[in-house]
Amino acid sequence: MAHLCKVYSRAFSTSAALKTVIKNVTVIGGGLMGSGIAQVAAATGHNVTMVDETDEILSRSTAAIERSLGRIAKKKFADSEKAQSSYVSDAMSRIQISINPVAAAKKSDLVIEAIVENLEIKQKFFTTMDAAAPSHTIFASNTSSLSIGEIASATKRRDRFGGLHFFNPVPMMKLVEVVKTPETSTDTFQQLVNFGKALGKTTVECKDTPGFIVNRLLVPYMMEAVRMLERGDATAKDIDTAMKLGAGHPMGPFELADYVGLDTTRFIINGWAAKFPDNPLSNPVSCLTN
Ligand SMILES: CCCCCCCCCCCCCC(=O)CC(=O)SCCNC(=O)CCNC(=O)[C@H](O)C(C)(C)COP(=O)(O)OP(=O)(O)OC[C@H]1O[C@@H](n2cnc3c(N)ncnc32)[C@H](O)[C@@H]1OP(=O)(O)O
Ligand SMILES: NC(=O)C1=CN([C@@H]2O[C@H](COP(=O)(O)OP(=O)(O)OC[C@H]3O[C@@H](n4cnc5c(N)ncnc54)[C@H](O)[C@@H]3O)[C@@H](O)[C@H]2O)C=CC1
Repeated sequence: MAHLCKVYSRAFSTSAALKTVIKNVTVIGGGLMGSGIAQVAAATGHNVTMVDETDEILSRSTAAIERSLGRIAKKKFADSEKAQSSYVSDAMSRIQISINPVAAAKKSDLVIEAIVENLEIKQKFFTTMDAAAPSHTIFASNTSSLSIGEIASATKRRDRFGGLHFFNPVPMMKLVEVVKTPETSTDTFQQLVNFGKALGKTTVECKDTPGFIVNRLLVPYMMEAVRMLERGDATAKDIDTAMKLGAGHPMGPFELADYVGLDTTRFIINGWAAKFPDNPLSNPVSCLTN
């Protein structure tokens, strides 16, 4: 496993290392992850355009961002309602919404995709964006389980393409996995690392392998939980309780799967089962495949 991923927690000692040329960010997909990424990017001073398919979805996304910022502001500025209000309004002022990804791409230094976990849909999307975005624009996918290289293969900017894998909920989880393919340029990779740090995240570096670091370990664990349930070894509730109290996890596997979204969960499992049919770790589990 060691050869698959090199893990660095890069501690940049010089302020220069934290400077990033990424200022204007387009986040495609205002769902669970995209809204969180947009929020954290805006709260850390970036100009953000959040794109989704309808104004109704974007209205829900914006409301979710505002609620989340309010929860954070209450803790950050417990003694000052004025400071709380300024924190929220300042971040919100940096988020534009749009249903036009092409127009958004034209003014972006970075486009982060967080749409449905489907390779063909992501590839089709990036092919369109590749034709519209300026040549300097970096593309990144927040995919959980797909190959960054396969997504990037739909574009002509494979050197300016990487993975930025955030964790749910983005405002709370400190990690971002920065993924490079063999074709990701060193400058692109460094800019993605700098961007992750500019968002206040701890970055780890990983090669473009299935599940990167966390999901490569998390998915088999969670699938084993389903097999345990299907064998009748224990109830879902007790499995969750056991992993919280016995392993110190904040959520058990079933609670977490629900939190992630059973749609995304199913996309991941089915994708890996189809791609790696002989790997016992990705064998489908009956309750999620039929
Ligand atoms: C088993 C079924 C089949 C499985 C098969 C295979 C599965 C494949 C799936 C693979 C997963 C793919 C997903 C992925 O790519 C990678 C991931 O993201 S994995 C998920 C990683 N995340 C976690 O593990 C989350 C674990 N949970 C937690 O860390 C906490 O529970 C959480 C932070 C979510 C909530 O904190 P908690 O203390 O538990 O409770 P509260 O809700 O009261 O929150 C406390 C406090 O924290 C602040 N806060 C919480 N959420 C937010 C938010 N969204 N925004 C802002 N602030 C938030 C807040 O201050 C809360 O206090 P309040 O007083 O309530 O405001
Ligand atoms: N849910 C989770 O815990 C995590 C998910 N991810 C990954 O992030 C991506 C998004 O996942 P979620 O946010 O959970 O999904 P989601 O379903 O909550 O959000 C996806 C959003 O993308 C929008 N969308 C779909 N196609 C689009 C298009 N062509 N143009 C614009 N918007 C489009 C949808 O309307 C929806 O609002 C997936 O690749 C997933 O694997 C990564 C880490 C954690």
